[in-house]
Amino acid sequence: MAVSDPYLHPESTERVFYQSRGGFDSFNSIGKVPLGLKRKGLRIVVTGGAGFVGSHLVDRLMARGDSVIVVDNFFTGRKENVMHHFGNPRFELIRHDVVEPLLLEVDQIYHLACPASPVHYKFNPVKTIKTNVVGTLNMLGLAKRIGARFLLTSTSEVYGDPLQHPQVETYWGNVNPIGVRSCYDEGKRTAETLTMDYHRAAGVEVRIARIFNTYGPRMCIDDGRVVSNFVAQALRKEPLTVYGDGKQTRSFQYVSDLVEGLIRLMEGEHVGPFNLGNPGEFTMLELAQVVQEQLTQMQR
Ligand SMILES: O=c1ccn([C@@H]2O[C@H](COP(=O)(O)OP(=O)(O)O[C@H]3OC[C@@H](O)[C@H](O)[C@H]3O)[C@@H](O)[C@H]2O)c(=O)[nH]1
Repeated sequence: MAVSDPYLHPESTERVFYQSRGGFDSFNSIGKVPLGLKRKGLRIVVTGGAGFVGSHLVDRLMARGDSVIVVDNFFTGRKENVMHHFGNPRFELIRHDVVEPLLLEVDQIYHLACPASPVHYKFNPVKTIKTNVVGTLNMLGLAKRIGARFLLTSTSEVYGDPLQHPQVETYWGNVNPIGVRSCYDEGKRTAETLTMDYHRAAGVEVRIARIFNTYGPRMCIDDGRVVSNFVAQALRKEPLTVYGDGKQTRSFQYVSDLVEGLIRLMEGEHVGPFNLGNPGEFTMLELAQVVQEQLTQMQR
């Protein structure tokens, strides 16, 4: 990915001297402030920002000096994930469900809001597809209205039950439109369609990330995805629940790598879709073995 990335390095300077914004803070006692010496923070909304991935993204954006508005309905997100930013004037938290419209003034929109674990998104499938379709429509409408750049977090599940390995972005997938996962797979596929249509028809600046299985701190213990399930079961000394024959494969990425990928994608020129994951694949049996071995080593 060709990435121009001034924002990942807050200390980097753009040499624009004595540029007046005409505002209250443009002057000091000896004249104009050299604004170009300091990177100007962006205003960013993160939908789903109190969730597992969202809250790590928020941490990175806050750390580089941006002003962040988190929008979350707390279905799977938790206040505890972002409460360390409470009291910071650059941070705001709004309890809001993206299926309802929202008006905000921001420069960038990271749209993460949607339950991502199969256990959670199958809990209320109609709500899941509504979140992906109506929620994405609302946030794209906002991006168009205010001229913000919009990043959609899509999923590796748009490839369905893939007939190609590994899946490249040009592969169109093999998706069942009426299966129990369709609320999520087809919801995200429609969200991608909407994103590209707003880009082509309305000129909205968009980015699409297809996220593969991700793990790390702040995953709920009851998340239901395989890494947290196996770790929780091993800690409780319970048998690991390997589904099927365990020969199905997945790749697993650490959450900080994903967050770095999301920020680079947002700041770069590549519209996407762009796969974000780990190229190394494991079978679930191999994963179960790795988890057991690690736990045994730690307990020695
Ligand atoms: O306890 C378990 C849980 C899961 N599994 C298996 O492990 C594999 C991975 O399942 P997970 O539930 O972790 O999730 P998936 O990889 O299917 O999808 C996940 O990764 C891609 C993301 O975009 C999706 O949002 C996310 O749900 C599946 O084959 C599943 O059957 C087990 O063997 N045991």
